Amino acid sequence: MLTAEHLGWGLRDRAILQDISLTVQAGEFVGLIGPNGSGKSSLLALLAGLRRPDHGTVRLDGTPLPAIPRRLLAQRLALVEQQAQTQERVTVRHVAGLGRTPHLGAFTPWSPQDTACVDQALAAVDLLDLADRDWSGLSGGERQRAHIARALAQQPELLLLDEPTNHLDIAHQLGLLDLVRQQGLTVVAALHDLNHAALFCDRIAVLHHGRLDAFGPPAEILTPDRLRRVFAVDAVVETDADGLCHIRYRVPRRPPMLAAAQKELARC
Ligand SMILES: Nc1ncnc2c1ncn2[C@@H]1O[C@H](COP(=O)(O)OP(=O)(O)OP(=O)(O)O)[C@@H](O)[C@H]1O
Repeated sequence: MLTAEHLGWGLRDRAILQDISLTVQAGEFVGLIGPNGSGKSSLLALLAGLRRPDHGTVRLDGTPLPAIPRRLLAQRLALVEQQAQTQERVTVRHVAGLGRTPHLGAFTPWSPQDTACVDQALAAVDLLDLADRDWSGLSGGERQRAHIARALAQQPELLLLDEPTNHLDIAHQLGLLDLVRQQGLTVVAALHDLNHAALFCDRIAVLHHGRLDAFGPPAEILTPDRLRRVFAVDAVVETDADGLCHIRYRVPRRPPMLAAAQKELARC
């Protein structure tokens, strides 16, 4: 179980996250949604222990993150960042193999079990055929899948994903979210596609201007009112026979300021 208690974080005199409290139950898939700049990546960094909050505490099964030794934390928690980078001159298999690092040590060297684990992770993200290819030759989507494979090879209990599908084609987007859900892990994923959040998440947390606007099941969270207030879009939300929400967006009306600016631009 992952708990955030009254988290606050900022830069210089600017508050970026304020008073965020939420609990993610073991095995739950939580979607983190919010407009650009609302604080999703910053919150994931605090939840992963990459950044220390200025206020509040993050706990994993009741223990504050700073009290958990780094190696143990790395065995339990994997983060896939939005623009995860990797050295260029390595193979895809090598990248996925990095996920085994927290499990290796002087008395636990690399074993056939580690190789099997990496192969399984590569197969899960449909990259086994490219396993021996150079990282530098991969497409954006293939690189993203390789980073997910690294996180799966890590065999964490808790998986934190920052926009895991943004470079993927639609089949791989749906496949990846389904795969992650099938693992039975505790997952917190920042997602921009609200229909994907509705389809795959048990609960959705909405960030707005660095604050937690709402946290609950998709059907409660994804209301036309909230979509208008938080995301500034008009949409129709339908719930199907399985209780799943489907959002249909309306073509936006131009805000008056933008319309005036565009007129000015055309005149120049
Ligand atoms: N290291 C940093 N230096 C300066 N500003 C930062 C830094 N990290 C985050 N911010 C600012 O904090 C705010 C929240 O950023 P964050 O990346 O967490 O938002 P986000 O919701 O993930 O955005 P997006 O949807 O665009 O990825 C933004 O205004 C961003 O510019």
